[in-house]
Amino acid sequence: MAFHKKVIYQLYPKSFYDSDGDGVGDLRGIIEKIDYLKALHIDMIWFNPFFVSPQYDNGYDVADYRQIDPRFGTMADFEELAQKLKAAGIDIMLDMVLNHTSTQHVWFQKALAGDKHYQDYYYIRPPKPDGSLPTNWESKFGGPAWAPFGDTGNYYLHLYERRQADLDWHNPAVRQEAAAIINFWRAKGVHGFRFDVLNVIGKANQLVDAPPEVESKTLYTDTPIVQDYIKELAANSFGQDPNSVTVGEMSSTTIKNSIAYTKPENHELSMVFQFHHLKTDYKNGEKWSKMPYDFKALRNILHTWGQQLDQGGGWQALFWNNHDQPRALNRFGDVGQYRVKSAEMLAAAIHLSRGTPYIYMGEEIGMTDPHYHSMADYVDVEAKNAYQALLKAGKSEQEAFAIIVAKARDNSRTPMQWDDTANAGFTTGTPWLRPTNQREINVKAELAHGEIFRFYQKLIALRKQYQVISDGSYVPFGTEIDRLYAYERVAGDVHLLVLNNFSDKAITVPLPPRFQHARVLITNEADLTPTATMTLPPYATIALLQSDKGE
Ligand SMILES: O=P(O)(O)OC[C@H]1O[C@H](O[C@H]2O[C@H](CO)[C@@H](O)[C@H](O)[C@H]2O)[C@H](O)[C@@H](O)[C@@H]1O
Repeated sequence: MAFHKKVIYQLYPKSFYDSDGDGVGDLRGIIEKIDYLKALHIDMIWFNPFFVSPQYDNGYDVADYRQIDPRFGTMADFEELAQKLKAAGIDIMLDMVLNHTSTQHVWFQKALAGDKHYQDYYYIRPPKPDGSLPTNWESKFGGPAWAPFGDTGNYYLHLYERRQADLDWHNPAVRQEAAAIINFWRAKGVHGFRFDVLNVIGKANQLVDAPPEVESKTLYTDTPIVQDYIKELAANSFGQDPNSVTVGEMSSTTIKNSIAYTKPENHELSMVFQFHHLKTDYKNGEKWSKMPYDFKALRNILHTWGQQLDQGGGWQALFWNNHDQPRALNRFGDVGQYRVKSAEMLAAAIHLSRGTPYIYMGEEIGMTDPHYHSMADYVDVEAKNAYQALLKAGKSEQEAFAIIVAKARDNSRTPMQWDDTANAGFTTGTPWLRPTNQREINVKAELAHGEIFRFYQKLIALRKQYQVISDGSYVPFGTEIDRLYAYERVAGDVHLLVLNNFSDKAITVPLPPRFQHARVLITNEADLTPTATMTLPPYATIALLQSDKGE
């Protein structure tokens, strides 16, 4: 599969580069930075949504899927960007938010005005006979999942923010609209599509209460009909393009379902995003909590998914960061003495693994969470709701704030740090979200004398060069050694052993004879070479290549 050799860069347009000084990143800003993106040798860019939106959820509340939001530019800007990226050898992946629309979308507005055709696009339900909400479901952003549908006395379903109304995919007209939107962008030369929370589109027609002790999400996540909808969507849109690359964001999914969504013979998706490894610092499974991550749980998830997707013929996206997650360096690495080493180790740990690696903007220069000191610095609706909920649950302001600092989505949404000036070279105006540590971490310094960017360049090149990286099997290694995340990749007679030290202490690793004289493919420690018993310095990574034919 061609996409096995690709590396995808995730770009959050609002925070990448502001060309007009309004404090918000834009498409012309991205055009100005194409040389930077080209230098990294990435194959495709996933853009977070830049469609017309009231921005209550930063663009995940789409009001018009076929227009560029004027905050970001015009369709002419998009076309110029697409053409210039193509010339640079970079494809585009667009973010399709098709589980819900903004309540400002014309479909919802027509539904509100009484148009029956469009009312059937959404889940609009009467209250229960006792006057309570149609079901007891919780919104993922806090509070009930139902809001009053105008003054009709009915309610509409919103699994996310109140102004994100869930579409009813049972309705064939909704599914046709979805395919038509994708085809609109395909006609503009787009080959890549990321589908937001795709595995929750299969809600039942009859919505019922979740029984006590059962989370409502289990009623609508990964239902069997999701696969039918994806197959149909593929057949009517992206599946007609042999060069398409698609990824489904799968909320709380399973390995079994992920294999089904991505097995080539099922004609559904190229790959899935799953999030289990990013929940290993959730206390009792609760996001809005604070806890150091559980290394054993993390390693177990990485191994189980790596090995079982391999055995089942499935494919996954490999990532540590995205626009919803705090920066991985703050969670799994070290933001002090070992920032550079741990950034490189985390990169190697996923780029040499089985799946398609994603780089979230700023990761390639080792960006970390901002240092904010007050709730006034945070803008995300989820963080604001969570802060209030934490106070309501009895946390002190200090405790609640510490949790927001650790978990807020704003952590990864701060502007790209281009230089060490007041606004990090992102804007000449007032940035919509404040950068804080651009003096220490910025592109200019990184390109001048850093090593993380170059390390990423090398990893990207290796994936293209070595089939054992793009297509080899995945076998866990060294699970008895604490803080070691290691795996072997095998393709024919070529073996690759990847060792990663997830700690600030040295660890020793006995090497199997096969690797004791192997070639060092990449490492972040200049003098590290294989020996019968290897000592891995703090946050070291090393990949050893051995071929029976002596490669
Ligand atoms: O944590 P999970 O239940 O496994 O879900 C994964 C992510 O889903 C949501 O993210 C996406 O949809 C949201 C609504 O459109 C949007 O706000 C977000 O930016 C999208 O990426 C959820 O908001 C994330 O927190 C989860 O990580």
